[in-house]
Amino acid sequence: MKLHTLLKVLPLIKQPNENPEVTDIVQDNRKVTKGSLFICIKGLTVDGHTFAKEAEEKGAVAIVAEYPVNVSIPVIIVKNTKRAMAILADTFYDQPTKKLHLIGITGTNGKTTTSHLIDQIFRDANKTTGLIGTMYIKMAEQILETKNTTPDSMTLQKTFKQMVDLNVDSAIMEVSSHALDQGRVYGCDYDIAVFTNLTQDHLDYHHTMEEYRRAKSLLFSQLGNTYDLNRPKYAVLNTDDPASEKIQKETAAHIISYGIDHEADFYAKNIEISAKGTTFTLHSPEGEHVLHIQLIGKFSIYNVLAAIAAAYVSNIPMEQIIHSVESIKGVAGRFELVHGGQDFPIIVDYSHTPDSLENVLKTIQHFAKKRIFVIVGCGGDRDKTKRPIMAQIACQYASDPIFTSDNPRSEDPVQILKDMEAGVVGKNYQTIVDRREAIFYGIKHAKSGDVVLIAGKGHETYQQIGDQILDFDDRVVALEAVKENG
Ligand SMILES: CC(=O)N[C@H]1[C@@H](OP(=O)(O)OP(=O)(O)OC[C@H]2O[C@@H](n3ccc(=O)[nH]c3=O)[C@H](O)[C@@H]2O)O[C@H](CO)[C@@H](O)[C@@H]1O[C@H](C)C(=O)N[C@@H](C)C(=O)N[C@H](CCC(=O)O)C(=O)O
Ligand SMILES: Nc1ncnc2c1ncn2[C@@H]1O[C@H](COP(=O)(O)OP(=O)(O)OP(=O)(O)O)[C@@H](O)[C@H]1O
Ligand SMILES: N[C@H](CCC[C@H](N)C(=O)O)C(=O)O
Ligand SMILES: [Mg+2]
Repeated sequence: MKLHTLLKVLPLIKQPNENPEVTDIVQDNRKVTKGSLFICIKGLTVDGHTFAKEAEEKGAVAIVAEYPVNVSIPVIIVKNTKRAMAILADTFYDQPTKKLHLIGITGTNGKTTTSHLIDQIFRDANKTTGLIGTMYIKMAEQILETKNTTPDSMTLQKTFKQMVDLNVDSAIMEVSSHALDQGRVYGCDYDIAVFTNLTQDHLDYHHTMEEYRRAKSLLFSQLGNTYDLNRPKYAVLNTDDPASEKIQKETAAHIISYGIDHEADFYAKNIEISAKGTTFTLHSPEGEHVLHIQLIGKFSIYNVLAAIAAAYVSNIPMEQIIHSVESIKGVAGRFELVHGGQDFPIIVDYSHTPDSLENVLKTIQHFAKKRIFVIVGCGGDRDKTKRPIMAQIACQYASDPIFTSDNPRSEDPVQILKDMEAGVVGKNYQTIVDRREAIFYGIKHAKSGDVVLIAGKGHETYQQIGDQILDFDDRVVALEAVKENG
């Protein structure tokens, strides 16, 4: 695409004299190739403007910046390069989200699970889907690794374009609060926005719960503002979460509600939870249905209801939806059972927030006959205020809490454990810094009738200590521990 054609979408800018062909748009000088347009982003760690010269040397044909930089190629000055990047990426890839049925899911917990449920329902209904989230980017049958739950706008639009080229018709994505705050999803034309819940996390970044809620609600306030019969916009909201009330006021989209404690368009009653699955009566615009799902816990019902609502307003028949949700076994690292022949359940779960830890432990209390071991830590370089709360929850609901390291990142693992311990009165817990040793300790002491929960890392296959990324998979380590105890 010619530079002038591309730049037409930016308001109030002066077109440069040169009009080179732009072959790519990049925000990382290490990815610049001949013909790239380089966008300088002022990040939280470094200022991308300092890489402009290197980008030129690698073959960039123009630079988009917030202030002048010392290069001899054209420099286009804009007020906000992050916003410009989203607009340029959307244009460069020919507005791919307009060609997709796009569903965005936000909320503190349940995004990955709900997105996988929707993906499965859609695939069972013979749709070709794309999935973007914490675990990976999946399109048609390809799986790509990701760094962020929601990629930057450039990567995101490029991914959507690839999806369009692969004949994907429906894209389902997790939208993190960081992404909403940083404008990574500007330009995405969502059809459906789903809200799971809002509880404490990421206060290191958002500072207050109100700021965190405001970031989440951007997905809904930016959701269309039209009533187009051919492309209706829906906000799927959890009526049991108080944050939904404000979100509802901030969107012009049709409101579709789901819940358990309050009546809603889609709600569940007569809930029975066991170690094998969950049964409930679904009330929906199609009447009542009794569902037997293989996912466990009240929190799982919320995810299932959100997925059912999103699929239903996407015109998938109810019978088909029910068949799919009943056949889904689970999502990797979410309440995943480790089968090593031991006579007590071992559960690996991605609970790394106070609310998710409490939900999972409450669910385990439904079926644990004797002791509950929980092996749990808190990530470094993340919200420190959740540490004492998670420790207190572990001690409240489990008989045998073992505090250990999650991903300490740049922080001192021992200090993270001290931050956790500050939340506990008395000492009914152990601290074992080494996660492997902690898992081995819990499994060695568990007996028939007990349950072992290994929380916080779920599907992760690494542990980040300092700058080192080491191979580490809770499921594999648990199996090794079971084997050793033979
Ligand atoms: C706090 C945060 O959100 N940081 C994100 C942010 O990084 P940053 O602002 O520090 O960027 P930076 O490193 O200062 O770089 C600034 C600019 O210089 C460029 N650069 C940088 C270095 C260089 O050598 N050359 C170069 O050109 C960069 O490409 C960038 O354009 O922009 C980067 C590029 O888009 C993101 O990858 C990065 O996510 C980091 C890895 C991160 O840990 N983010 C977490 C907190 C996050 O976003 N999490 C949510 C999920 C949370 C949840 O669901 O629970 C997510 O969506 O992943
Ligand atoms: N609806 C829910 N409400 C509360 N807790 C939940 C819910 N769904 C899942 N959880 C808990 O949260 C954990 C993470 O779930 P999931 O990965 O689906 O959430 P997420 O929002 O994608 O998280 P992340 O922001 O880390 O990507 C699960 O392992 C489970 O313990
Ligand atoms: N998306 C979350 C994942 C946390 C997972 C946990 N294992 C940790 O490392 O803190 C975050 O980046 O805060
Ligand atoms: Mg996720």
